[in-house]
Amino acid sequence: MKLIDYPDREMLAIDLANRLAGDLENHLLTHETATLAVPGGTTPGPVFDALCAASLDWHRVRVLPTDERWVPQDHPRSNAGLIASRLMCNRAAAATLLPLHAPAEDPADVLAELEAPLIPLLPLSVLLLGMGTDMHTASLFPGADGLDAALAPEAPALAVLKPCGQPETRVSLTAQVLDGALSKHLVIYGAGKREALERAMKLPPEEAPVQAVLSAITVHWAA
Ligand SMILES: O=C1O[C@H](COP(=O)(O)O)[C@@H](O)[C@H](O)[C@H]1O
Repeated sequence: MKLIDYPDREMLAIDLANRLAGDLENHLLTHETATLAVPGGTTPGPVFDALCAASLDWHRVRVLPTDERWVPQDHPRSNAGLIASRLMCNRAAAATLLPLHAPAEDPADVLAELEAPLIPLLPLSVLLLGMGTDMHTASLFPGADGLDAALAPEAPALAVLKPCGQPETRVSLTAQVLDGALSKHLVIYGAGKREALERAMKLPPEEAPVQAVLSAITVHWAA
C-alpha cells in the first residue's frame, strides 16, 4: 500500500483525476475497452468533476459503481445517480454506465441479470474506492448479513448485503473482484478515516472489510 498525503482536498481531486485518466489511457493502449469502477457516497464528487474533463477515448470506457444502495437511479441516495450526474458528463458523457440496480423489490431476484454483462468486463481495469470510518468499502460493511459470502475467495462478482443501521439493502462488487483490479486507488478525507485505515491494517477483513482490498493500492488522503 502506498499513501499520498495532499495539502488539501482540491489538489487531491485534481491529482487523483489525472492519475485515473492516465491509468485508463495506458490500459486503452493495449485493450479495446477499459472498465472503471467508482464509489458513491459523499467523497468522490470533486474527483468526478475533474475526471469527466479528461481527454480520453471515453466511448471505449465502461463505468460501473463499486456498489449500490437498492434504490432507483433517480433517488437521491443512488450511487449510479451521483455517477451519472457528476462523472458521465463533459467528455466522459461518451462512456457507458452499467448500473447495479434493476426494478425488483429484492436484489437477489435480479442478481444474475445484473452480473451477466459484468463478467466479460473483468478484471476491472481501474478501481476507485471510498471507505467509511467503520472500515467498510464499497458495500462490504462489518457485521453485514452477506459479508462472509462477499469476502469468500470463490465469490461470484456481485453479492447482496444487509448492513445493520443502513436504510437500504446493498449490492456490491465482491472482495475478489475489487482486489483483482489492475489499478487500485482509495480516496479518504479527514483524520477519522486515516485512523480507521491504520486500525483496519491490523484487523481481519471480517472486522475491517477494507483490509481485503489493500494489496498494491494507492491511498489518497487529505485532511
Ligand atoms: O455507502 C457508501 O459508503 C462508502 C463511503 O462513503 P463516504 O460518504 O464516506 O465517502 C462509499 O465508498 C460507497 O460507495 C457507498 O455506497
